[in-house]
Amino acid sequence: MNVELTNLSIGYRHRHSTKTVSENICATIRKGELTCLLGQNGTGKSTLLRTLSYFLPRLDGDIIINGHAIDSYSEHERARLISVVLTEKPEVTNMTVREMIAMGRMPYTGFWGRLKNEDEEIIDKAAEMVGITGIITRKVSSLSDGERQKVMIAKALAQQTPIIYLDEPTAFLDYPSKVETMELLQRVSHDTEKTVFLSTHDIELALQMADTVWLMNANGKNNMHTGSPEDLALDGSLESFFAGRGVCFDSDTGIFRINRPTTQTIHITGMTDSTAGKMLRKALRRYAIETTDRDNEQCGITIDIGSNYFTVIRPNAEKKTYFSIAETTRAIK
Ligand SMILES: Nc1ncnc2c1ncn2[C@@H]1O[C@H](COP(=O)(O)OP(=O)(O)OP(=O)(O)O)[C@@H](O)[C@H]1O
Repeated sequence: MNVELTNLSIGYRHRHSTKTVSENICATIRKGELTCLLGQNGTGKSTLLRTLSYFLPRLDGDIIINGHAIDSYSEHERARLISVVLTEKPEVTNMTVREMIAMGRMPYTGFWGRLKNEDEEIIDKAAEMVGITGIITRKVSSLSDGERQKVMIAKALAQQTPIIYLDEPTAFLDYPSKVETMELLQRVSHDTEKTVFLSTHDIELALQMADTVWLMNANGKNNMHTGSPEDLALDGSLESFFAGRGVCFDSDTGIFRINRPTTQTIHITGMTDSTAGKMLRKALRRYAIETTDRDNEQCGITIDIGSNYFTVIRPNAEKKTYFSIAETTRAIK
């Protein structure tokens, strides 16, 4: 199911004042896609997810689900449409993992409803998909942050809704688990046509896994840029995303890197495009040293890159050959 946001304004209404976090958001979260929402701390990602989940009233505009305004669905209907995984620790922690996942079946069984065999199977399948079968009898209160996060994802899967919203689902996870979780959510969206929308600070992972990326900038008004990661790279949106914050997007490598003013440029020759050449360039950037393969007299130093060596050539000095990047950079920096 597509979710369309039309002139959506989000924020907080207090008794005497209103804090607008973002205005005029116009975008569509598409079914069958993994959409990742990126933005600096405090830009309003959680506020948007809470608004989409109907936990927080919107300030203005509309949220249209499958062609119908979100308000036109009853609470019961919404529970069968949308599942939400938030970052807060669940309050009911005396439960076992299985009982927590079973809560995902509540829209079908009711709070005190008995689980049918079919529900039990769905719960087992959800636990298996997330890889937590081994901890299913443990108390949720005894779990690590990462384990608990996986349980909450399993609960959302057990809810079997066409739309899943997740607020920073990869936050507490180790790197392989982050990748696994993203792969799982991508698979869920692609294989079952679900609409999966999540916020994350794992930008590089999102750029590799997401079908569509939403970049939420800090200025509040018309501050959402959306598109495929590659389109956002091409139109300069990714580059300007961190502008002025010491990080820049390298469109050649497709990764973000720390942006420091270059202190020195070194001439490189030989196997400059080999993996060794790329790794050497990466290491030198750590010391704000850039490289060029054009012969430039101002460079002074040349490094000749071989298959397993690096030869440093300085004017009026003896050539020196090193056999590791660490030795080479130590000799240069
Ligand atoms: N209950 C509230 N009342 C007023 N302002 C709030 C409330 N909750 C959050 N805010 C403010 O709304 C803005 C957006 O907050 P939000 O938590 O949505 O950002 P975020 O992008 O999710 O940040 P982070 O990456 O740090 O999780 C922030 O300025 C925050 O201080």
